Amino acid sequence: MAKRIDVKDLNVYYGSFKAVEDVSMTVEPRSVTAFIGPSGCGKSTFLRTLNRMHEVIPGGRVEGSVMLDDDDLYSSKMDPVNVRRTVGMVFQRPNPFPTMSIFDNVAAGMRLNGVRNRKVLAESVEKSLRGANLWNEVKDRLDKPGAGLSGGQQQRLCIARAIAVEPQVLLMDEPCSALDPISTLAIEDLIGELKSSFTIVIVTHNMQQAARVSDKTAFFNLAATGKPGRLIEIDDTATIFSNPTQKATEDYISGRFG
Ligand SMILES: Nc1ncnc2c1ncn2[C@@H]1O[C@H](COP(=O)(O)OP(=O)(O)OP(=O)(O)O)[C@@H](O)[C@H]1O
Repeated sequence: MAKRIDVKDLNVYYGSFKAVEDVSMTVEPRSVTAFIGPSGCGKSTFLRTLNRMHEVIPGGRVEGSVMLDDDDLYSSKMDPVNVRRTVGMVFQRPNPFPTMSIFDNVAAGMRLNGVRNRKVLAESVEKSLRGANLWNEVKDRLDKPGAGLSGGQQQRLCIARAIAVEPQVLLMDEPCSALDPISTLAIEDLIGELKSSFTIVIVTHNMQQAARVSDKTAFFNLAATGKPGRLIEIDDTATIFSNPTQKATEDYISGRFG
């Protein structure tokens, strides 16, 4: 199920502003890749190109290619809605549908896909909530609003909602930045479990988190404000944190800038 992502020569624009320049990288299936780098270097922008969310922004466009196994995400034959079904996303702030119950939050994507059978929905909701390590905490109140959960529970609900439609890739944009340390650890453990089924890419400002959860780390940087962000290097996480090739990476991870 999990797919390989192959990015080649990608430039990303907001109107005439080139925000990210010339990125090529491969993300292996069933692995976790972390994007790190100083604010404004284009981590989130680049992440959003991996499921065509970038083009939802007015003026947003890309040059280059993003392949998901053998499928070119930006080919004219590709339906962006399908792309976003295949490549799910979890955002910085937990964003459950506020008026929906816990059950309906998780079932929403499946219902959009046309699943109506109550038993099928119930089984998938349970499986997804179990997958997100939330089932035991919510199984007795599935009909209560998702907005009534704690922040960490809401984020796990959003992860359950994302995995319920069985994506092949899961993109996470700073999924723990609004969470306390205990909830953060719960999400990090969960990421470790999810990678047996999904290809995971996570943007994080927290270098310890990158070191804890990821197999590969990609360091992005920008030469100056207003210049495009670039991928400086991507390697095994242990290598990036102990023996990076580039001086800029070493300076960043040792806290000399950023
Ligand atoms: N909607 C937008 N319209 C125009 N420019 C944008 C938009 N979103 C981001 N940018 C610009 O694109 C560049 C990259 O921003 P992006 O948010 O991707 O960086 P980032 O590395 O994720 O930053 P941070 O770590 O602060 O979240 C920045 O110069 C930013 O101002």
